[in-house]
This record gives sequence, C-alpha cells and structure tokens, in this order.
Amino acid sequence: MSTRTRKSTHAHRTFGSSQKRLRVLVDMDQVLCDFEGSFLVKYREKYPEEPFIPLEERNTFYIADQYAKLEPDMQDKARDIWNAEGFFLNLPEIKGGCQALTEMSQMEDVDVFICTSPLTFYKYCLQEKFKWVEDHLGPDWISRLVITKDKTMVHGDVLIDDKPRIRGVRDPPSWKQVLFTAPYNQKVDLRGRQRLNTWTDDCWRDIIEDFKKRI
Ligand SMILES: O=c1ccn([C@@H]2O[C@H](COP(=O)(O)O)[C@@H](O)[C@H]2O)c(=O)[nH]1
Ligand SMILES: [Mg+2]
Repeated sequence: MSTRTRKSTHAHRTFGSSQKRLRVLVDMDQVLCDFEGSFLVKYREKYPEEPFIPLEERNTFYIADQYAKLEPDMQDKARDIWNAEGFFLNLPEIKGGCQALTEMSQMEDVDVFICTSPLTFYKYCLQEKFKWVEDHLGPDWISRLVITKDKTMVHGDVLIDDKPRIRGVRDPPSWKQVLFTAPYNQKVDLRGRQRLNTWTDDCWRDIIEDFKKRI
C-alpha cells in the first residue's frame, strides 16, 4: 500500500461520514424554563391587590411593556420579580424540554447547545442560569451553555426560540429560527419559520430530521 493510499484510508476512518453535523441552539427562557408562569405566580404572591395579566392575555414579548400600560409603576414592580435572587434558579422546567434536549443530543450528527440572553441586571441571573442547567441537565451541559445578548453572533443551523423578532449585528444570522410557541407569539407572522408548540410530542424530532436533510 502506498503512503498516499494509507493516508486516505486513515482519513476515511477519522472523518468517515460525509454527513455534515447539524448544530442546534436552544433558548432557555420560555423554551426550557417557565419564565412567564413563574413570574405570574410570584407577582401575585407579592402584590395580591394589584392588577395582573393572565397568561392567555399576554401579548408583548417583554412583560414590563404590557404591565406598564396597566399603571405607571407596574413596570418596576414586574422587574423586581425577575431581578430577585433565586428567580432564575427556581424556574420550573417547560414540560418535556430537558428530556427532549437529552435525546436530541444523542441523535446522530446533531450537536446541541443552549443559547440564552442574560438580564442587563446580571447579579443573580448569570450564575443561576449555569446552576439551572447543571441541576436540570447535568454538569456536562455547562460546556454547552452560551450566554449572549446577541444570538445572531452565535453560529448554528437552527435556533429554537420563543422571541418573535431576534435581531443583532449579523443579518441574516447563520441559523434559521424555529419559533417555540408562547402566549405572546401565537399570532405573529411566521415569515417562513416553523413553529414548535411543545416538547411533549415527537414534532421536535421531525423538525430536526427535516433540517438534517437540508444542510
Ligand atoms: O418580560 C421579560 C421577558 C424576558 N426578559 C429577559 O429577556 C431575556 C430573554 O432571553 P431569551 O434568551 O431571549 O429567552 C432574558 O434575560 C429574560 O430574562 C425580560 O427582561 N423581560
Ligand atoms: Mg426565550
């Protein structure tokens, strides 16, 4: 066997598959973690006499924008809830999310990363996001956690995210968004995007398989 043949055989073994790997980015708030539900419970506990907006009537991505329309100081009262120590750490899981992520990461030719934005008031949020991931998914996922204010800067093929409009310095981003359904994004124009309503059926699997065919 010539040197050239040996080299190419080795190369074939090392990089055996011609299938490109699909890189999936998955958001945390309102995709893996129940930000909205938890906010409402805590808000009503803290301000039982104040008006509130039921989940099915939420119509803006930022809670504070809609609460500001109720009364002038409601915006600050709302912010106090998620700025508090322990808010992010104690967010309940969106049903089936962590199980789906674990299974997704075991799919052939798929790499999964968590991609989340921090609060500008980052005192508790940053470390609590790390701890949440460790507690719910395990320590191996810490190296798969990307925290950024600008998700367009992160390279990927798919971003599963509830935010109706994601903008940043890179336009267009490398990824295609799959819109994870939330109360405030039910009526938005999908602009060619796919929707994922829940983690509790196999639709996410079909979406990932479909993207694998397209890359
Ligand atoms: O009403 C809200 C809802 C969310 N936030 C914060 O915005 C970012 C959103 O993060 P994603 O990664 O896009 O889910 C996050 O820091 C939320 O805590 C908010 O400030 N107000
Ligand atoms: Mg989100």
